[in-house]
Amino acid sequence: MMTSPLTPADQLIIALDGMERAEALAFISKLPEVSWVKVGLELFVSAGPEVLADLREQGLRIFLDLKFHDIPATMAGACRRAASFGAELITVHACAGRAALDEAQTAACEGAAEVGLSAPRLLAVTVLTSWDQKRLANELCIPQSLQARVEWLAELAAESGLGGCVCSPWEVSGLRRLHPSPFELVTPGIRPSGAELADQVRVMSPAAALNAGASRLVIGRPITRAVDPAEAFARCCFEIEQRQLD
Ligand SMILES: O=c1ccn([C@@H]2O[C@H](COP(=O)(O)O)[C@@H](O)[C@H]2O)c(=O)[nH]1
Repeated sequence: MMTSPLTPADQLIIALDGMERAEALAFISKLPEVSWVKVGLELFVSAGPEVLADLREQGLRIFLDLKFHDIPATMAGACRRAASFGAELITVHACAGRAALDEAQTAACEGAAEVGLSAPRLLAVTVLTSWDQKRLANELCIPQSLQARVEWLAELAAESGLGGCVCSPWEVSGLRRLHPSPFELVTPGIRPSGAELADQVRVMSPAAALNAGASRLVIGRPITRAVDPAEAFARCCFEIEQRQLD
C-alpha cells in the first residue's frame, strides 16, 4: 500500500509555551494550517487537561510534553491518564529507566484503549537541547560524549518498545542509522536562520534537521513570538517544501 508523504504541516509541531488557555486558543485560530501543537508544562499547569479537549475540538493533534520522570508506578499512572486525554505523542524521560519505560508504555496503551482511542506514541527525552557537552560533564558528572549518551538512552527507549525519542538535530543522523523509521526522532532546537537561540544550544534550521533524518520538528518562540506568526509558520513550511523539491 502506498503511504502519502507527510506535508510540512504534519512535520511541524508548534510549542504553545508562554500562553494561558484563552491566549493559546486565540493564537491557534490565526494559524489554520497548523495540524500539531505541543502542550508543555507551562500551558498544562496553568490550563489543566481541559485545554487538550479544547485543542482537539479545533481538529488539532496533541503532543503532550510533560516529560514524566518518576518511579515506575507513578509514570504508568500518569501515562495512562495522558493517553485517555487523546494525546498522540507523550514524553517521558529515558533516564527513568527500563522498568519505568516498560510500565509507562503498557499503561499508555491501556489508557487509550479504555476510552476507545488508538495507542499514543511515547517519546523518550534523551539529553535536553539546552545542554552541551561541557555542562553534561561538569554539572552532571556524565563522562560519555553527548552523542553516545543520546544513543544509549535512545536504545533503552527502543528496547522498551517506545515509539521514538526526543533529541537535538545534531544527534539525528547518527541515531537514524541505528533506528530506522518508524522510530520517531522528534527534534526541538529548531531555529530558522536569523532566529534568536535564547536558551537552545544544539540547534539547526528546519530543512537541515529534516535532511539529517528528523521525523518531526518542534518549534516554539521563532513562531509564537514572531511579529507575524502566520508568516513565520508559512516561511518554515516553504523551507521544508523547497527541500522536498530539491
Ligand atoms: O530537549 C528538549 C525537549 C523539549 N523541548 C521543548 O521544545 C520547545 C522548544 O521551544 P523553542 O521556543 O522553539 O525553543 C519547548 O517547549 C521545550 O520545552 C526542548 O526545547 N528541548
